[in-house]
Amino acid sequence: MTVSPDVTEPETARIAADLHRLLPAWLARQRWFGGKDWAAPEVEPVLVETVCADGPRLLLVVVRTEHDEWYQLLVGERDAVPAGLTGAVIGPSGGALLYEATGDPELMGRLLDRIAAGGTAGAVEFHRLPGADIPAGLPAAVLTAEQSNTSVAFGGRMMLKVLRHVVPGPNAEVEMLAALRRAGDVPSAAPLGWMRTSPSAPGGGITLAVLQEFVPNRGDGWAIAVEEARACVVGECESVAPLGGFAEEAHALGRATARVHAALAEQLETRELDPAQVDRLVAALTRRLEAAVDQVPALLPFARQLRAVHQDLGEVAKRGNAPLLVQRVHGDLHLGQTLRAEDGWVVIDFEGEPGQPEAERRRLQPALRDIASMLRSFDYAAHHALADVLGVPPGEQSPQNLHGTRLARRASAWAVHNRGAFCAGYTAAGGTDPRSQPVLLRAFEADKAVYEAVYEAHNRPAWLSIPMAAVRRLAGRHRPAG
Ligand SMILES: Nc1ncnc2c1ncn2[C@@H]1O[C@H](COP(=O)(O)OP(=O)(O)O)[C@@H](O)[C@H]1O
Ligand SMILES: O=P(O)(O)O[C@H]1O[C@H](CO)[C@@H](O[C@H]2O[C@H](CO)[C@@H](O)[C@H](O)[C@H]2O)[C@H](O)[C@H]1O
Repeated sequence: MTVSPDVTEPETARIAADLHRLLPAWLARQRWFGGKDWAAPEVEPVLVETVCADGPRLLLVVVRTEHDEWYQLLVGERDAVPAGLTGAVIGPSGGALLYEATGDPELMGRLLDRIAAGGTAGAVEFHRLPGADIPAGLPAAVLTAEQSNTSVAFGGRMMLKVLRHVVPGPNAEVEMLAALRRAGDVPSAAPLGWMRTSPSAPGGGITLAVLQEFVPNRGDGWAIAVEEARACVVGECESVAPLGGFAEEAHALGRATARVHAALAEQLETRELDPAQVDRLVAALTRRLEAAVDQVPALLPFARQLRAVHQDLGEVAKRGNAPLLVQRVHGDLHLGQTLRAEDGWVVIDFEGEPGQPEAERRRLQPALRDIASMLRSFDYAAHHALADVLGVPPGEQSPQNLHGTRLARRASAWAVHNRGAFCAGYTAAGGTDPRSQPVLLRAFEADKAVYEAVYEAHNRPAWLSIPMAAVRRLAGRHRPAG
């Protein structure tokens, strides 16, 4: 393997060679690295660029795996790593230590200054959106939330999302956040800038990080929903409201989602699908199912019925009174993608499903796809709360346990109630009532559950039973659309 010809500076070339040796073992331990099945994946650094050299060095590194997946790292170099960063050490190089730098406030502060100033460092470009306020000197702190990328907050004012699994092409999130801002009065964070590789760099222009406004909040939708669901599962919410107070929040989430969809439709492209395009949509769902079955054999017994569910979608979409509309959508909407700000819900993370090619993330889709995805999340929250109360992971719960069954009924009632409240909110804010399109909704929910089965099989096998229960339910009650 060869190190990128872009590495010309001797110090950077030495670090690139050391990273080539050190990274396989280190990457295999990172949550955001997709090749978890390998003890020491083969990775080739395709870009190693020093982006800050005045003080401890900061390098931008892009590696390519043997499966042609590309990942980004920010690497610091110091004689001794700052306190609290010993776990970030990648290894020794030239008498100093290389370490993952997102947890280093000094280096992150300097990176922010580079974005604020604009310009380039070798093959790396820094962009500040016109008019964006990017104050210097704010304390940087890496977020510890479980996420696909790594986010660094600056003094509760800004947040830099360092993308991990990077793909060539313009970044959907920058484009979508800018569109939502233009629409005005939409619950989303303002974009401030971004960092990318130049079009002539390996990969031909990759977005590396997105800087946006930090939204002060009292938690994300997932944490709040699970807590509420838990209270209902143990029977604590019955005296106040039979299924708990979250329904009001679920209604507000539905309203926020409708506003996001309306703004995306107004600011970016939207169009009607003709019958041939509907057929292509159905074919794409079925291809995704088949690829999923290859990875998760437990899906195989449901494949025939799920294909029929896709066919139903096609028939209903072609013979409906109105053509099926498609537009830019969020792409991976779930409770964890929402923040409860003081005055309501804010939707975040407009990157689409992690791992999808950029063209796929930008493809116009029925808005119902996002709704189906969020409805799945209520189901997840209920199952998670139940697992928490029973002290047994979702995959190990026994249906014979009567106590468990009673609690499971409450969990399921909570999910149904809040799914309904979300749909009602979506409709109240001007969106088409999702419940008026049950065949389409079922197909998209089934598609999301299949995606989740693959996600869980790779990331959290103990949770696989959650999407599998949905697959069973959605495939099982299949009746030909009539
Ligand atoms: N604009 C923001 N303001 C405040 N916190 C945010 C913002 N965007 C994201 N976060 C926090 O960072 C976490 C991860 O962000 P997210 O965009 O979902 O990353 P990922 O794509 O890696 O999943 C969120 O769960 C949230 O807690
Ligand atoms: O937030 P990400 O962009 O990293 O999305 C991925 O990870 C999510 C889990 O963190 C995953 O979401 C699934 O689990 C959630 C609970 O943890 C649940 O609320 C979602 O409904 C469920 O899909 C998401 O699918 C994946 O793309």
